[in-house]
Amino acid sequence: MSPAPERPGPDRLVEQDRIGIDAGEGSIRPLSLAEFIGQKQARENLALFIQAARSRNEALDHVLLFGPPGLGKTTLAQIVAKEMNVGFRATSGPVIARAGDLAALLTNLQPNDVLFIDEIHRLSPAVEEILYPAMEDFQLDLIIGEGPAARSVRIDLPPFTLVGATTRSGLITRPLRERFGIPLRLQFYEPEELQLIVSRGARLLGVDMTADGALEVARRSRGTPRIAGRLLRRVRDICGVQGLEVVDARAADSALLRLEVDRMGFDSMDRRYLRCIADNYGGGPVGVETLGAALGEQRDVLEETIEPFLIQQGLLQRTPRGRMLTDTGYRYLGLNPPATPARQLDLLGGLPEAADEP
Ligand SMILES: Nc1ncnc2c1ncn2[C@@H]1O[C@H](COP(=O)(O)OP(=O)(O)OP(=O)(O)O)[C@@H](O)[C@H]1O
Ligand SMILES: [Mg+2]
Repeated sequence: MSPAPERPGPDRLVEQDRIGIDAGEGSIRPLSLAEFIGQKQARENLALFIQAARSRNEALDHVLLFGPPGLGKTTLAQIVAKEMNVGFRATSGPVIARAGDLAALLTNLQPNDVLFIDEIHRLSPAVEEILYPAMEDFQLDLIIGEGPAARSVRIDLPPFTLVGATTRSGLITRPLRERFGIPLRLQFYEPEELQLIVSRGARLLGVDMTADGALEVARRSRGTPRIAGRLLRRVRDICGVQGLEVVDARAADSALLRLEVDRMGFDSMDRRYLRCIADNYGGGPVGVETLGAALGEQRDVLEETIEPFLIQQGLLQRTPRGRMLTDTGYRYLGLNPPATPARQLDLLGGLPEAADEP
């Protein structure tokens, strides 16, 4: 008997990467709840509801996942289907242009399947209308034909689980939000959780990384697994080219500085953003549209990928009159915060972190 051909881990993983759903990241995506690190509350709730639904042999109630990009919404949606042992279909809000597109998706589901709709806040109102009875009663009300000949038909659907994901929970209409039985807010990860994620990723990628090396990458990943994965790959590349066999904290630190990720995890874009408010707008308040124009970035990019972490870290504040640098923000830039009474008043009027503006 010939021995099984040796297949070194990394090679296989590279192959998986190429065909992975999340190009370049597929290989370290956790596939079960047990493998999913962090988000303790969301994970425990999901585990419980999945167990209950399975024991009743029913579809899991609809799940709404919300939180900043890269925290694991798509990953969790896939895990829900795996743990429920049902099929998984994925689409996204902007892709479902007409009611008929949604009807086609829904009528093709098997009983208890998971339908994942990413960016669910971007569904058109007409499609959303169709979704309401589908979610609530597993029924589809369609209008067939036009003008006087139009008639409505009702189609029974198999029971299914809708998993919706959004980075902008504030933009979801109330009737839609209320039809999700299991709303789960994902939070930024703690460095210790990201350390586990980085260590696991390093193992899967065949990188020899010490625990403090993983912590160094973790600390600078803005609380976000996707960024942790990306930094891990770049650190691997840099250390590999330098011929380092083991990536420890020092090696990770110097690689990350080369990538312009500083010791707090902020990158050049964050610094440009903060600098712009400090230098051009006297520290704010300044509207997000104005900032977008000044930086040449879309408002959405600022709101979804740059601001949440700056706010969470206390460098930036959203106020009714616009964005403001906090004292911490000033000090991060090496500047002294101005102490004018008007500024203090504005800062006191800050909006809660989760608030989404219209
Ligand atoms: N808890 C976790 N443990 C390990 N890896 C994770 C975890 N959560 C996310 N990841 C990794 O981070 C990457 C991003 O996750 P995912 O695509 O699920 O984020 P998302 O919230 O759907 O982002 P977006 O809002 O941009 O769609 C994935 O490739 C996955 O490998
Ligand atoms: Mg996603």
